[in-house]
Amino acid sequence: MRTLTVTFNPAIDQTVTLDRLEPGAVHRAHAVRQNAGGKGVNVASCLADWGVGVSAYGLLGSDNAAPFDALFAAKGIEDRFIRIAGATRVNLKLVDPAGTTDINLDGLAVDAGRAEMVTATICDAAREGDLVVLAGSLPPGCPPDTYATLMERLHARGCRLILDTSGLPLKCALEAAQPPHVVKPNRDELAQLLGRDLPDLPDLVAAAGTLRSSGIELVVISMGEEGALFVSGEGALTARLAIGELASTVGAGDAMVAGIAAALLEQAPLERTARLATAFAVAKLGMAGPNLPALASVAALADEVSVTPVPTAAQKTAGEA
Ligand SMILES: Nc1ncnc2c1ncn2[C@@H]1O[C@H](COP(=O)(O)OP(=O)(O)O)[C@@H](O)[C@H]1O
Ligand SMILES: O=P(O)(O)OC[C@H]1O[C@](O)(COP(=O)(O)O)[C@@H](O)[C@@H]1O
Repeated sequence: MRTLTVTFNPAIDQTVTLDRLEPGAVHRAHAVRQNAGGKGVNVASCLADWGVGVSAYGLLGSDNAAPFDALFAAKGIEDRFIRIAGATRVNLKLVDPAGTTDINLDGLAVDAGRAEMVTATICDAAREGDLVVLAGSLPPGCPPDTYATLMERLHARGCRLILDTSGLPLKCALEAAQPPHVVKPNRDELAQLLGRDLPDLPDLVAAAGTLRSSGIELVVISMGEEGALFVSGEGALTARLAIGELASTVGAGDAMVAGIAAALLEQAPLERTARLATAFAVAKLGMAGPNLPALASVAALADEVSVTPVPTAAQKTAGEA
């Protein structure tokens, strides 16, 4: 099984560390750092660290592609990005002791033709059994049903699909004739999709059930420091792990998606999937960019993850009968 990632809207993440973020004030930065990012790029980077061969697809501005070129060369990621005129967006990540403030830009405007070029390139390469990770927002000008169209064509080729996006592209993708095999919204993204708050675990389990009823095999809802909920045909469970040293929260969700992909590649059962996904996310929190530490430490973290079974509606009904 080969692994492909798709990033229509990559980003250079510029992380600026401050004493304290105060709206309206003048700040002096302690430190500034840039790394190639965007959801599919981060997933590819973490998977490469785990030893998985990855091909990365998408659109990249040719004016500032150097950090991406360097990342792909350093990690042996096959670079299948289509270069377009202009500069890839630079997203600001403002870090202070209270946390990280993300300022994500729209991205380089494209037309439907460019999006179709990416779709055609992936579909030409994709083979039966390939795992394809579709991740991140869509840039301005890219039709909101871009993922829906791509998923339909990849399904026809017999690929397995993991989707991690938000807003209208997520809504369109989930209304498509062929749902993805896996989705990983965070709690807020799912609440926005469903148009209601999801404050408690039973709300999240019910929401995951709604998604699964449309044919999605595995629903993972990430909840920041509260861990994540994993729901599949095997049941439901929550997984969490306390973090050690925090280097950056940026890309934790992407690392989790990489862990889910790694678990799918080894055809892991639900508990192993939850352990690996959580270990990837927490391991990444200790790293500055979209990177994992040595394999042995990620594997050790997977053993430490607290996994708790959660009754689903179907199990409750069976118990009452
Ligand atoms: N402060 C934290 N403590 C422990 N785990 C965390 C923390 N922040 C993130 N994680 C882990 O990373 C995963 C993804 O983070 P989350 O913030 O939910 O994703 P996203 O970046 O997509 O919003 C969480 O499900 C959890 O496992
Ligand atoms: O494509 P989007 O939704 O605009 O998000 C892009 C941003 O998200 C990231 O991929 C990080 O995502 P997570 O923190 O959710 O894992 C950054 O690298 C990038 O700046």
